[in-house]
Amino acid sequence: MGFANELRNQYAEDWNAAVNHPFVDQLLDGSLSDGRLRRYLIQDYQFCDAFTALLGQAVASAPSLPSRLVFAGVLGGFASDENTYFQDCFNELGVPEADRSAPALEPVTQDFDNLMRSALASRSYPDVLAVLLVAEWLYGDWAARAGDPASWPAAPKHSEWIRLHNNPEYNAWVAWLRDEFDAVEPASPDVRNRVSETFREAVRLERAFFDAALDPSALPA
Ligand SMILES: Cc1ncc(CN)c(N)n1
Repeated sequence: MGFANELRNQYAEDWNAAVNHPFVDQLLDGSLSDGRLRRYLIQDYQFCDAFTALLGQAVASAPSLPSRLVFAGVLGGFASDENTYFQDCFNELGVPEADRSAPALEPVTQDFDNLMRSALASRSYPDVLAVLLVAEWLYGDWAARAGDPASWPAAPKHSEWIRLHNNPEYNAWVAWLRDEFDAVEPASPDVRNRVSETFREAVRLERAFFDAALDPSALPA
């Protein structure tokens, strides 16, 4: 078994709780309220800011041109398709400019931002990959639950978020990330433990991010 699968199995409890989270259930069946979706997307847009910077670090830290080009291609898609989804939803949900560019960050968004910026500052390719891999693979896993596109929710604000994480190109990117992560498995036990800890924290935060989006104390459902 490769390093990626080993770590996913090790942190299966948080992984499976995130993939099967009630937030995902509601997104997949189209019952997610606009209030909850709005709250989630405002925070996730800030996640995407640090995530985009981390992809840039991956371009810089990758060991070869072929790998750099993969990250560069994903960066391009992120800047177009994914950003368009956010802007369309923000327009539909009436999100003001201040909440698009500089909202108050929830604690979990701040923690995720810190994790990504610390991986970025480390310039360590395995650490950068660990965060990218968790974020993309876990999203691919929940989106795979959507099954046949004919059964996806009707509203684009729901179905597009599924499509962005469930399509052949996205699946190939996740598989590539997994192989790349396996290929740079650290030989040194200390580095291996550090990368494993980065992976564990990313999985924990993915689960907490969905928890925060459903936190009943924040919004009427
Ligand atoms: C919190 C989170 N994790 C992962 C993804 C997928 N890029 C995302 N948009 N948001």
